[in-house]
Amino acid sequence: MREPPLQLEEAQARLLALVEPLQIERVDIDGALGRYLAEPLRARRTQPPAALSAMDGYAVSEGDLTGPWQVVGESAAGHPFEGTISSGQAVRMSTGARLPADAACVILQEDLARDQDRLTLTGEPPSPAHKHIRPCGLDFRDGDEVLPIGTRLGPAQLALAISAGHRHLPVRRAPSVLVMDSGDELASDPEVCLEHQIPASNAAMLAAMARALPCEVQRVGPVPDSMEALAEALSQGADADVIVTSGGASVGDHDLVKPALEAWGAKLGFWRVAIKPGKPIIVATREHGGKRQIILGLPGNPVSSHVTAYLFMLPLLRALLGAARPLPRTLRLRLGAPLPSNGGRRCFVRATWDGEVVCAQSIQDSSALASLAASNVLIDRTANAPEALAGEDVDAFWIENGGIA
Ligand SMILES: Nc1nc2c(c(=O)[nH]1)N[C@H]1C(S)=C(S)[C@@H](COP(=O)(O)OP(=O)(O)OC[C@H]3O[C@@H](n4cnc5c(N)ncnc54)[C@H](O)[C@@H]3O)O[C@H]1N2
Ligand code: MOO
Repeated sequence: MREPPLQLEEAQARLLALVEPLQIERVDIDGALGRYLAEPLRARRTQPPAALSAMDGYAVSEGDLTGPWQVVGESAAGHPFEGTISSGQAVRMSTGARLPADAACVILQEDLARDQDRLTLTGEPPSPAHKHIRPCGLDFRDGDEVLPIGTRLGPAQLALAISAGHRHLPVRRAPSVLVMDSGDELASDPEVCLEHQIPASNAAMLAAMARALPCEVQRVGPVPDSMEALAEALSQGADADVIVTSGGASVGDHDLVKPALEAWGAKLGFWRVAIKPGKPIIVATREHGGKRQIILGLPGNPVSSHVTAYLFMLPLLRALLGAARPLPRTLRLRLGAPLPSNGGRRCFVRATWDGEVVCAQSIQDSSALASLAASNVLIDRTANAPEALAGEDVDAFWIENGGIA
C-alpha cells in the first residue's frame, strides 16, 4: 500500500537529516559574502582598543566640568595625545580619537567657547559625565565569540569579522547543483514555441533561486519524457552534490522521474508531502564516489516548483552550506481581505503585502505564474483552517529575494 503524504515539518526534517555538511575551506572576506561560518569566530583584538571620544569637543579630567580650562594639546583620530592632563586643562578631541591618560569626560565643542588656548563653558556639560566616551572593549574584547557557527555572512557580519582582526574566514565549499526540467510539451526557446508546446520556464526559475545562494549551478533540458533521455540528463549530474528535477513527479503514464532515478541507482527517501501546491515532491539519495548526492524531484506545475524549491531546495542548500537555521522563518501579517476556509491539505497562498496588510491573489491555480510574480509572500494556511477575516493576523513566508533565513 502507498504511504500517505508526509506533513511538511516531518518531510523537511527528513530531508535535512540526509545532509552531510561539505568540506571546510578558508576564503577571503570578499569571497565570503552569503556563505555561512563553519566555525565560531573569535575576536583577535579588542574594539575599541582604548577609550575613544564619540564626538568632536574637548577632553577634561574627572569632575572638572565647569571650567575655564587651558587647551594643552590635541588628540586626533590616528594621532593620539601622548601627555597627561590635570584639573583646569583640556585637550582638543576629534570623533574616534583616543582619550588622553587622566581625561574622563568629553564636552561638545557646541557647548564651549575658545579664545586662543582659553576655553570656557557656554552651554551644558555632558550628563551623565561620560556620555561622549566609548569605553575600551565596548563592541567586543580579544577572545570573545563575535559570531556563532552557522551565521550567514552578510555585509554587517563581514565588517564585524574584519574589525575583529580576520582577513580569511572558514566556510563550507559551495555545493554543485544540476537543475533540469522535463516534459515533451516543453519548448527550450520561448520565442520558438509551437501550438502544442509551452516554454520551459521551471529550470531557469529554479537555477535563479539556487544562484541566490553561493552555489555552482548548471542547467540541462528540457528533457523529453523517456527513460533514456532522463538517464542521459541524470548522467550529467554524476558528480553534482544536488540534483533538482522538475516535472514528471506525479502519477501519470509519462511521469517517469521516480523510475528513472531508481534506474540510475538512487534510493527513494520519500514521495509526496501534504501541501498545496507541491504535493508530489520526490526526495532521493545516491551514494556515489564516496559522497551522498541528494535529489529533489519537484512537481512540474510552475508554482508547485517554486513553492517546493522555497520550502525544500533552498533549506537543503543552506544546510549543505552549514547554515545554523536553514528553514525559512514566518512573519505575522495582518489580513486586508478575508480568506475562505481551507481544505484538508496545508496550503500556501500567493499574496501581496503592501507594508500594512496582506491580500491574497485572486488566482491560486498552481500553473499561474502571473499571480506568483505579483506576490511577495505566501500565506501559510493549515489544513482545515476556518475562514479568516480581514484584520486577523496570519503566518506568512517572505518569498521576495529568496526569503529570510
Ligand atoms: N491523477 C492525479 N493527477 C495529478 C496529481 C494526482 O495526485 N493525481 N497531482 C497533481 C499535482 S498536485 C501536481 S503538482 C501535478 C504535478 O505533476 P508532475 O510533476 O508530474 O508535472 P507534469 O505533469 O510534468 O507537469 C505539470 C504541469 O506543469 C507544466 N510544466 C512542467 N514542466 C514545466 C516547465 N519546465 N516549465 C513550465 N511548465 C512546466 C506542464 O506543462 C503541466 O501543465 O500533477 C497533478 N496531477
Ligand atoms: O500539489 Mo499540485 O502542486 O497542487 O498542483
